[in-house]
Amino acid sequence: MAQYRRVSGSVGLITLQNPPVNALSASVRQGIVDSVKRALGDQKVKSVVICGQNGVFCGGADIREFGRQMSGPPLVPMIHDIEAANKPVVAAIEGSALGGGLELALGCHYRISHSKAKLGLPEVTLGLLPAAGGTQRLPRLIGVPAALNLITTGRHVTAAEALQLGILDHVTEHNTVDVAVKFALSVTGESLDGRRISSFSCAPLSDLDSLFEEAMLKVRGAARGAIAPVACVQAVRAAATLPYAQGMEREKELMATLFHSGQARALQYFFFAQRAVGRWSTPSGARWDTSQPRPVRKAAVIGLGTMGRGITVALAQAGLSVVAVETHAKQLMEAKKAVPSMLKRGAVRGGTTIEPDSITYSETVQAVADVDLVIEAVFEDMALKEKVFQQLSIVCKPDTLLCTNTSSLDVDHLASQTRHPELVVGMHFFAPAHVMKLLEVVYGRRSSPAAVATAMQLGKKMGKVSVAVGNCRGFAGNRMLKRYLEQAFFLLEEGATPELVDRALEEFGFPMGVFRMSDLSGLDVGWRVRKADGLADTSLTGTSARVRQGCRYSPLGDLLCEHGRFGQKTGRGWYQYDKPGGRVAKSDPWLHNFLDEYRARHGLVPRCIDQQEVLERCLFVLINEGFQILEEGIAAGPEDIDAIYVFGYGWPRHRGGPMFYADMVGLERVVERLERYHQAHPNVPYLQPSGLLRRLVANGSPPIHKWRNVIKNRNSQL
Ligand SMILES: CC/C=C/CC(=O)SCCNC(=O)CCNC(=O)[C@H](O)C(C)(C)COP(=O)(O)OP(=O)(O)OC[C@H]1O[C@@H](n2cnc3c(N)ncnc32)[C@H](O)[C@@H]1OP(=O)(O)O
Repeated sequence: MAQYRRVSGSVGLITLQNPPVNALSASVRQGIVDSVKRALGDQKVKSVVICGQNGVFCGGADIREFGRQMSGPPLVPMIHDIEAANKPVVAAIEGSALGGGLELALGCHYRISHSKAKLGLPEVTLGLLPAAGGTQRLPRLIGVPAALNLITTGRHVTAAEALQLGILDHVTEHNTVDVAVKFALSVTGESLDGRRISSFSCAPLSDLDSLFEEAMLKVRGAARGAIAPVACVQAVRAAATLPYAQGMEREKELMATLFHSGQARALQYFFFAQRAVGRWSTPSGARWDTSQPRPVRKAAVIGLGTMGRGITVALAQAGLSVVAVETHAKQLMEAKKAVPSMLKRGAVRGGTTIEPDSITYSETVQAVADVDLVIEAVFEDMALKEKVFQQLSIVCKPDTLLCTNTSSLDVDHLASQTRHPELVVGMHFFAPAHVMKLLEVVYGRRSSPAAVATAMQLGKKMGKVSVAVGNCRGFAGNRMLKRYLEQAFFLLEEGATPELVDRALEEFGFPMGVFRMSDLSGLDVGWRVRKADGLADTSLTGTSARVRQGCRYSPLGDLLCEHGRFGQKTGRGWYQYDKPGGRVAKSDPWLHNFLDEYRARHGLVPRCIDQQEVLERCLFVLINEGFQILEEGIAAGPEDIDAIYVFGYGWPRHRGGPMFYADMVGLERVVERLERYHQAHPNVPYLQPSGLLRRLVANGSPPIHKWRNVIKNRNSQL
C-alpha cells in the first residue's frame, strides 16, 4: 500500500509501504494511484514527493506476482499520469530505485537521491525489459549509448554515477525526504514543460546502425541464446528512431514476447533460488537461523599456488587481515609478487582501495597461531593435507576454524586428524578464487553448526554465493561433473567429435563446451586424480581397457595425457593451439586420426550422433546425479544445485540451472530418456534414473518448489 499525508503545508507526501523493498505489488500500485489523485485534487497541495518506507525507495515490480494472474492498476498509465500531472512531482530516492522503481522515478519531474542509493533497470536479469516506459524514457534522458549499457546489462549504478549520467537532479548526504520536500516547495508553480521526459528527443547520433549492430553482437556474445538482452536492444532502438508513443507500443510488443517465456521463468526462479541457498540446513538439523557464526577478523591461507593466491586476495578484499603461508621459498617469492598485483588489478576494476599491509607472508605454519580461521590450499594430496591439519591442530588457538579447499577429498578424514573435528569444514573455492562467485561450504559428520555458519558468513563477506553441501567424493558440483565428462568421452568413442559435442553444449548456452573447457583447465588435473584412484591404467588391453570396477570406462583422457597433450598449456589437447598457452582452439586432424585408430583398435563402429543425443546424454546424466545428491541429503534442495551450476560451472542462467531445466523438460521425459540410454548402455549404471526422480514422477511430477516435500517425506521414513 501507500501512505498519503500533507507535510510543510503544501507538499503531498506519498510513502510506498511494502517491506522489505517496497515492491510495486497490486496494492502498492493502487495506493499510488489513489494518493496521486488525492494530491492533485487537493487545492492546498502545490507539489508532491514520492518516497519509500524504511529507507528504500522501491525494488521494482513485485516479482512474485509475475507467475500469477496480474490484478490492480497497471504501471504504464500510472506513471504516465504522474508525468502528466500539473503539480511538480519529486522522487526522493533512498536505498534502491530498481526496475519499476526507477521507471516510477523517471515519470516524476525531479529525482533527488541519497548518496548511498543504488539505481538501475535490472529487468534483463529476470528475462524481461523495462516495460513501464524505461526503455523509452532513459535513452531520452541520458542518451542512447549510456541507456543501452544500463538496460542490456541491468547493472546497478551508484548515486554519484547516476548524477553524472543525468538520471538524478541532486544527490544529498542528509535526510533525503526532508531535502526533497524543501526542493518540492522551491519549485512550486514552476513550468513543467521541460521536465516531462517523454517529450524529449533522443540526442542525435551519427551512426545509429553500427551502434546497434555492435550492441547486438555484444549481448549475443555475453549470454548465448538469451532473448531478453536482444529485446532490450530492439526496444532502445525504437526509442532512438520512433516518436515516444510508437516507441511505447514497440516496448509493449517486445515485452509480450518475453513475459511468459521459459527464459523469464527460469531467471525469476533463479532470482529466488540465489536467496534460498542462504537459508541453509543440514540433515542433522543445523540451520541458518539457529546457528551463530563466529567473528572472523584474521584469517590464514596455507599454500600459495594458484588457488591459495586467489583465496588470499579474496580474503584481503573482504577487509580481513591475512597471514599467507608457503613453505617453498621460490613459490613464496612468486606469490609475494603476484598477490599485490592481483589486488591492484581488482581494486582498479572495482574502483576500491586496499590496505597493502593487510597481508603478511610467512614460510612457517607457526605464523598462524593467533588467527580465527585457516584455509588450507595445499596440493590435492591426502597425505600432505593430513600433515597440514595435524600441524594446524597443534599450532592454532583451540577455537580456530580449520577449513580445507579440497575439491573432492574426505573432509571427515581431515577432521579426524585434529583435536577439534567439530571446527573443520570444507571451503571449496573455484578458480580463479578471487573472481568466481561460487563457494561450496562442505560440512562433515562432526562439523558444528557454528563452524558451518561461520564459513557461510565469511563466504558472503567475500562476495561469494555460498552453498552448504554434505561431504562426499567431489561434493555436489564435481560429483555431477564427473558423470557429464564421462558421457562426453563415451560419445567420442561412439563416433562424435569434440567439435560436435562442444557445439551442442555451446548452442545450449554454456560459454564453453566440455572439451574446450577441459583444454582450458588442463587435462592433467583429472588425470592425476584418476591415477591416484587407480583408474588411469593404459597398459590394459582388450575389453578390460574400457572397463573399471565392472562399469564402462573411457581411457581417452588418460591416453591424451600420455601423449603430453594437457590442453592450452601445452598447445595441444582436444584441440590444437598456435603455441603453448594459446587461447584459440582449432580443430586438430591428429586428434581425429587418433580417435579413428582408437575406435578401430577397440572394434567400435562409429555412428552418427546428433546434438539432441549429446545434450540428453551429457545433461540428463548430470541431472540424474543431482537427484541422487538430493536423495542422499548432500544438498538440501534443488536451488542449491542450480546455484552451484550457474555460479561455478557456466550453466546458462537463462536456463535456471540443471534441476530447473529438468522441471522444464518434464521429469517423465528425463526418466524415459535415461531409461532408453541405460538400455543401450547397461554397463553405465548411473544412467538408471535415481530413486528420487522416479518417486517425483510417481507423485505426479510436482513443480520444483514442491520437491522438498517429497524429499522430506522420504527422509522422514528412513
Ligand atoms: C510488469 C513487469 C515490470 C517489470 C519491471 C520490474 O520492476 S522487474 C523487478 C526489477 N527489480 C529487481 O530486479 C530488483 C530485485 N531486488 C534486488 O535486487 C534486491 O532485492 C534489492 C532491492 C537490491 C535489495 O537487496 P537486499 O540484499 O537488501 O535484499 P534481498 O535481495 O535479500 O531481498 C530481500 C527480500 O525481498 C525480496 N525481493 C526483493 N526484490 C523483490 C521484488 N522486486 N519483488 C519481490 N520480492 C523481492 C527478496 O526475494 C527477499 O525475500 P526473501 O523472502 O527474504 O528471500
